[in-house]
Amino acid sequence: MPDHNVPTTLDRVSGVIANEESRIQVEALDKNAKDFGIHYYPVSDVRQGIVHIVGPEQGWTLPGMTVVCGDSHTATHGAFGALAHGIGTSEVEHVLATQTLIQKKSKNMKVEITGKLKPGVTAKDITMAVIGETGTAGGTGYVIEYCGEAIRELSMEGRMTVCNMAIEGGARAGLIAPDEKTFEYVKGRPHAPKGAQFEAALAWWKTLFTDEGAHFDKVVTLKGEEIEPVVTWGTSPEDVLPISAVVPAPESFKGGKVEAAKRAIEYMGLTAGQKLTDIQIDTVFIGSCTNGRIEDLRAAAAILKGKKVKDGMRAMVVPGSGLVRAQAEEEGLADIFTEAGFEWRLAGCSMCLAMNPDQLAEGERCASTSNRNFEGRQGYKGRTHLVSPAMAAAAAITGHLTDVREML
Ligand SMILES: CC(C)[C@H](C(=O)O)[C@@H](O)C(=O)O
Ligand code: SF4
Repeated sequence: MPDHNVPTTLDRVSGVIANEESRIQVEALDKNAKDFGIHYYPVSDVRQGIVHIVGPEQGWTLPGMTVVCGDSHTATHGAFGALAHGIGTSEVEHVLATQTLIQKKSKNMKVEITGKLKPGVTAKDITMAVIGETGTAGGTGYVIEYCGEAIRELSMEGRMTVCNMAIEGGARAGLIAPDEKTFEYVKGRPHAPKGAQFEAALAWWKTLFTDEGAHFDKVVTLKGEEIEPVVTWGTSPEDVLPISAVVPAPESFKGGKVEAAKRAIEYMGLTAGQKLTDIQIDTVFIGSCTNGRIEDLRAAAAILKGKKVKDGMRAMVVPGSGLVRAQAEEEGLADIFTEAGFEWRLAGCSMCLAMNPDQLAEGERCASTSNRNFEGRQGYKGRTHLVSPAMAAAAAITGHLTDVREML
């Protein structure tokens, strides 16, 4: 899947990729896939998109499977009850050659989200709130099982968002036991089993749940009702706070985090004590393997309907796949976005990472639905605030970080 370094502008199919490194990489991928008869979706294919969105969409990802891919956000596929994790380039080579890998057994972490979410609170807020609780190293050595009523109630799209960011919490993988929603999602997809094979697979999939009383090495519990829409203030995904909070004082942290927070606040151009809702932004990015699915676009469009993005704002929506894009056009979401003043792009990783033409310029500040807010992640000296799609839409309208609950 060419996704990281492809342009997302409408002229890309006819155009040549300007960046030489990217061009060579995509051409090599095209050629290798052809030479070795590997299933492949070139940029000219309507099904092309971000691998973690297209895999499930095409029915490659199934419950109980072991899924590996040369990308850390492979954790996304755990939403189907698959053991899915990112691997390095040499490991990809090994898998292609042998279909095997040597692995160490992970420890188990249970992350339970009890109760129901409040309006305006989404899967993205759950997964960021969990990282806020555990820290980016909290999951090291673990595979997380997300469970509890709030997780059960999520759609498959929402579950993928939650598992997607397991890696940001340090865990190698995150997963959710498959249920009727999972089976319904998988059924009829191009690469899913059909007929009697589906029935046989289904009977096995139904056995994939954690036994009553099973042992977990670590348990984290959050109350769904207590989770607020969250936003990151710093340069690590663990730097999350409810939108109603203020930029923290570095001294409020312990150990090495004091210095890290100082540096993050400086890099982000913020002041301790400043209200998060007073942070002005100039760019809004809706997309990525975290939040580039149809439900994410619906959530953002629901806020944007009949509204305009703030003057001078650069706002773009990059659907996670060509099929998400097509569906959004069919549902009228694309019109809502363009009428509001958003650019409507072709599928790819886009501004999630600065590996293609969609980048922040120095000092620009973005409300982004992606998953990483590291220094320079969206462009050299660019500033990233991670948010949910609904929160991104709200910020696009007002020009500052905004509590979406005021717009419901
Ligand atoms: C470029 C790629 C290897 C990387 C990853 O593994 O995650 C990217 O997708 C990211 O999100 O940083
Ligand atoms: S969308 Fe972002 S996080 Fe996902 S695979 Fe692409 S670059 Fe990585």
